[in-house]
Amino acid sequence: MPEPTPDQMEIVAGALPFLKRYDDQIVVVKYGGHAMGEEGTALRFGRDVAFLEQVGVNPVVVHGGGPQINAMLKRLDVKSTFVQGLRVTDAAMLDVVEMVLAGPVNKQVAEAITRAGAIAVGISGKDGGLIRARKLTRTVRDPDSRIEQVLDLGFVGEPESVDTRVLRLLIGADIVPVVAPVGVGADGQTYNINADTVAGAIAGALGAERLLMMTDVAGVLDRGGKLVPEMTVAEVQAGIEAGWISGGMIPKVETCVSAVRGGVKGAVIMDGRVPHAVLRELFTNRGAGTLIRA
Ligand SMILES: Nc1ncnc2c1ncn2[C@@H]1O[C@H](COP(=O)(O)OP(=O)(O)O)[C@@H](O)[C@H]1O
Ligand SMILES: CC(=O)N[C@@H](CCC(=O)OP(=O)(O)O)C(=O)O
Repeated sequence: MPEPTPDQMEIVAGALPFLKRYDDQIVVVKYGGHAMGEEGTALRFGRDVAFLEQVGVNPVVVHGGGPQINAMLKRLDVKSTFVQGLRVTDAAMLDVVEMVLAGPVNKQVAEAITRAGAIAVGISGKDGGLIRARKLTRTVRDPDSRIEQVLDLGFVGEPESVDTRVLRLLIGADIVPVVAPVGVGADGQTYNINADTVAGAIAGALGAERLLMMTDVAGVLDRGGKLVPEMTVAEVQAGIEAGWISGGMIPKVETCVSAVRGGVKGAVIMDGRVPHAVLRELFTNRGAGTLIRA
């Protein structure tokens, strides 16, 4: 097992009060495709997750892989479109999405954690009946005619229910579950699900102590571009209505809000590229990113 880095040691030295708080608690970490960056970032992330496991926290990782899917589509010369931050997914696209997410990305993340000294097992939401999904329906309202239009995003799904048995088995055996955001419908249809949504659903179903959303911005930024360290659910809603929370940040904050409403103690949006971001958030007073509380 690799020696802890000086940074890790410094965080550990001040971590004792926090270790008690998180002892045996579940922390769900959403590791976004943008946060993965190059190989070095994934290895550092793996070391931090393995470290959590070693100090008695139960990490569960849900990963994304949007940029990795895009890279594969480029190689295949296939175009992709997004509506409200979600990839329109026809049958051929679904094959590529599942191949990339449940294949190399899932295995790379699990391997990085295992190489750092913990045991991680990569599964998709289809394994062990983990994520029962249904087709996602989205509507848009034309601002002029105010007519509502139903969008067809193809095989884009949303979690209908989460069966946590396979996760609890792995956690109970001190194995870190690494989940690819793919689900299956009652009829056996596979669905592509936004990874933020999957992380929120799993955190809620497990009653996680914390949900950490690792992206490639510092957190929620105010109109002046300054990090907002803490927000209530009401402040999040006001920010969306006022328009300064927009685009890809909307599903993220919405996921945090529903996780917090569903009983998760706190949800944080943070920059996964910052070294030891997970440890800084959990084990220091300064925290990192934006904490969303009930
Ligand atoms: N108030 C805000 N604070 C921070 N980012 C915001 C805000 N409003 C919109 N965004 C956008 O949301 C993006 C993060 O979402 P996204 O790209 O979907 O992340 P990921 O790929 O990690 O899931 C940021 O890069 C930024 O462009
Ligand atoms: C429906 C939908 O959009 N699914 C996403 C799943 C991956 C994902 O969410 O990856 P990031 O977290 O890296 O963005 C996609 O196809 O890209």
